[in-house]
Amino acid sequence: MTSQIIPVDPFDYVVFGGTGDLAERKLLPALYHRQISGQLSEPTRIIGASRSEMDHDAYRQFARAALEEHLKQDELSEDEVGRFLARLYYVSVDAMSDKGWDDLKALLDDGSDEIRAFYLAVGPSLFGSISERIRNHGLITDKTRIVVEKPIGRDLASAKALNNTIGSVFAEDQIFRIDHYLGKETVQNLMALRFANAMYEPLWNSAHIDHVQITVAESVGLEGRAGYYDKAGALRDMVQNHLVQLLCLVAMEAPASMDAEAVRDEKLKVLRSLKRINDSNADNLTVRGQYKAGASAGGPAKGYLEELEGGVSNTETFVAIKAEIENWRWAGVPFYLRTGKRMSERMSEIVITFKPIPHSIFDDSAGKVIANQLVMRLQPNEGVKQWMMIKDPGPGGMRLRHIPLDMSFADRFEVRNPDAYERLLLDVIRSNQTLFMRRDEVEAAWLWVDPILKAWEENGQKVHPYTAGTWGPSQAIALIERDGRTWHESD
Ligand SMILES: NC(=O)C1=CN([C@@H]2O[C@H](COP(=O)(O)OP(=O)(O)OC[C@H]3O[C@@H](n4cnc5c(N)ncnc54)[C@H](OP(=O)(O)O)[C@@H]3O)[C@@H](O)[C@H]2O)C=CC1
Ligand SMILES: O=C1O[C@H](COP(=O)(O)O)[C@@H](O)[C@H](O)[C@H]1O
Repeated sequence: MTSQIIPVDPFDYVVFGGTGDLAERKLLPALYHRQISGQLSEPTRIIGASRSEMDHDAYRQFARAALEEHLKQDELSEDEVGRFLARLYYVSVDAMSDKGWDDLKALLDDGSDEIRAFYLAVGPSLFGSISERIRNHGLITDKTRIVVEKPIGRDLASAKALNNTIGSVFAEDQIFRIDHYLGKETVQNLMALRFANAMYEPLWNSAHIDHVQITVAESVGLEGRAGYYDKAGALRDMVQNHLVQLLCLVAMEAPASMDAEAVRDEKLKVLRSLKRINDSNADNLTVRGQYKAGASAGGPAKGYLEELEGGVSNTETFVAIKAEIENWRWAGVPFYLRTGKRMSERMSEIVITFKPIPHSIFDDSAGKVIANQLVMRLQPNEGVKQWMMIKDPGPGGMRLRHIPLDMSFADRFEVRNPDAYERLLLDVIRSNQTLFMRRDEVEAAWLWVDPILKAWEENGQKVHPYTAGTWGPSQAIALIERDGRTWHESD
């Protein structure tokens, strides 16, 4: 089975931070993939912009190396790579001064009347200055959009300030706030599962669902991002955006359509219904952890403090939270969230555990009746499993077994699973904001996160050590076991 490819209109993508890690690992490979899928129309151009001095050819060499390093050999053909590199341009621009901006304007004006997207793959401290310079140098046309990377601020006040600055230059429908989890195939599939099937909706509430688990586990550590990460920590880096967005997609009401405003309105209602966690309950509802040396998937792993090179730090690399949504659909259904670095394996999933049957007609010899579970595996091994009880085949009498209806996407579909950025980068060109965060969503998420941060600080909440290569501190296990439940084991 293959999917239909519809080319998008030609565009100029200006990537501020075009020489950075994100551009190298994600953006350039994603755009290359869209080219080989036949989705880029002529004369599409990609313009790298950062302070480093280099000409177009040197940037093309940088991009070639990036593709060679981050794509598989069989994805690279000399023809396609050559065609891709010919789209690339580079301008040396300083976000903090006017240096290079006239050159950028000349290059952009040299193109025809294309869609113009500015991708801010730079630190958030540069967002304001770049936005204002884009305006002051006359780079905004009626087909302009701006893409901003997370983190949008480090608390509600700074997020509002950033949103104000960007919003003073661009209208909300021109601003694309990326949360790359929303571009992941299985995350979008969550909406298909919920809203393109009749069977789940009647059960999708507190009468039938016991609890929900959302796990985003990484096996990697800091990956050279200590400067950013140590100031952020797992709550700001992952929970405020990715996990909270996943929770919204699980919990929201059916939107009127897939229209961006309709979907985002529903997510916003969920965010506004999240029960406050503050200094009175943070100790019971949240767990912080930090990894110490151990063994990761790739071999021996340093501890967080060693990765910081001798620093002293209380930054959490793991968080578990028992969240609750105070509305009619979800009252009393806990949403257990956990995320961490240097965990046992890279594994992200959403697990919906249904309530147990009200009464069993089977005697003990049949075995225990286990509650149904719907497991949506976001990565790796993307797919959906609906765990059910069935009779063990054979004449041996009624013996029950818990087995999954298994829909592994790799087995079912022949198409390559595209990286989230492939979808999102082109949604910007299509001007489709459904999978991007609206200003009020970002701020509502901070409104929930801020009191947790404050409580941690004021209560001096302990950061529990956990060994690299494990599932986090034992306190996270206790968080869910106190309620008579257990974390779903990866299968
Ligand atoms: N890397 C990742 O996986 C992810 C990153 N992000 C976010 O994306 C953004 C970029 O991250 P990342 O690529 O890792 O960062 P890097 O530090 O690797 O890259 C930063 C880029 O910004 C450029 N830059 C720095 N200062 C200026 C300036 N004054 N004017 C113009 N360009 C400048 C740098 O080039 P030069 O020095 O030549 O100017 C470089 O190209 C950050 O906001 C990050 O939080 C979000 C999710 C994942
Ligand atoms: O946004 C971020 O996400 C990555 C994890 O993304 P994934 O697509 O590899 O699951 C995380 O490593 C990083 O710290 C964070 O900033």
